[in-house]
Amino acid sequence: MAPIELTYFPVRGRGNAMKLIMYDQGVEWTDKVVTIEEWMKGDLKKTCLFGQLPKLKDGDLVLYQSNAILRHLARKHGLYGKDGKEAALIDMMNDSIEDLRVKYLRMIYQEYETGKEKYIKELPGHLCYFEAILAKCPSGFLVGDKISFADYNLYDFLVVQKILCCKCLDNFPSLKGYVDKIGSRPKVKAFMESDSCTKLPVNGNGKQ
Ligand SMILES: N[C@@H](CCC(=O)N[C@@H](CSC(=S)NCCc1ccccc1)C(=O)NCC(=O)O)C(=O)O
Repeated sequence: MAPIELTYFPVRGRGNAMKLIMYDQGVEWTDKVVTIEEWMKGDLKKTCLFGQLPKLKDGDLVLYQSNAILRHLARKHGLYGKDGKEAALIDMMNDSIEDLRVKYLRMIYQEYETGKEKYIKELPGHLCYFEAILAKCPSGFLVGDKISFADYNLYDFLVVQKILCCKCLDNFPSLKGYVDKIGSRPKVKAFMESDSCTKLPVNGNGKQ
C-alpha cells in the first residue's frame, strides 16, 4: 500500500491539482474513491474533521482542506519557493486562485443555468490579473524560477475554465503560454491524458 492515500469523490474538482503534483513529482499514492451514494449514507462524513473531502493520509498525518494538502505536498517536494519571501508570495497567489475556484464552483453548483453566461462574461475581469502577473514572470512560473504548488493549482483551474469556455484564454497570451508550458511537462501531460483524469467528470453534478 502506498504511504499516501487520497480519499475523494470520482470527480476532478478539488482533487486534480494535488494529483498533478504527486504524479509530476513521482509520488506514489492510492486513490480511495467514494461514490456520492456511499457518501450519502453519512458514516464516512461523520469521521471527517470538517465533514468534507478531500482527505489525504500521509503516514500518520491525516489532512483535510485541499489547499492545506497542496501546501503539505509543496513543503515535502520543494514546491514552496526558495525562501520565506517567495513562500509568502506563493501563498498570496494560491489564495487568489482559491477565490477564483470558489466563484467557479458557486456558478457550477448553484447558478449554472442562470449564471453560466454571466460568469463567462465576467471571467476576463478575473483572469486579467494573472495575465499581468505572468507577463512579468521571466521564469514563466508565478513566483521565482521554479514551479510551485500554486502553479499546479492555477494550471488545473485554467484547464477547467477552457473546458467551460474554450476561447476564454484567447485574449490572454501569457495565460495561454502558461497552460502550454505547464501542460507540456511530460508527467503533467501524461496524467492529463490518462484515464485517471479523462475518465472523471470535472464536477459532481455533471456540469462543466
Ligand atoms: N474548503 C474545502 C472544501 C471541501 C469541499 O467542498 N468538499 C466537498 C467536495 S469538493 C467539491 S468541489 N464540492 C462541490 C460539490 C460536490 C459535492 C460532493 C461531491 C462532489 C462535488 C464535499 O466534501 N462535499 C460533500 C459534503 O459537504 O457533504 C477544501 O478546500 O477541501
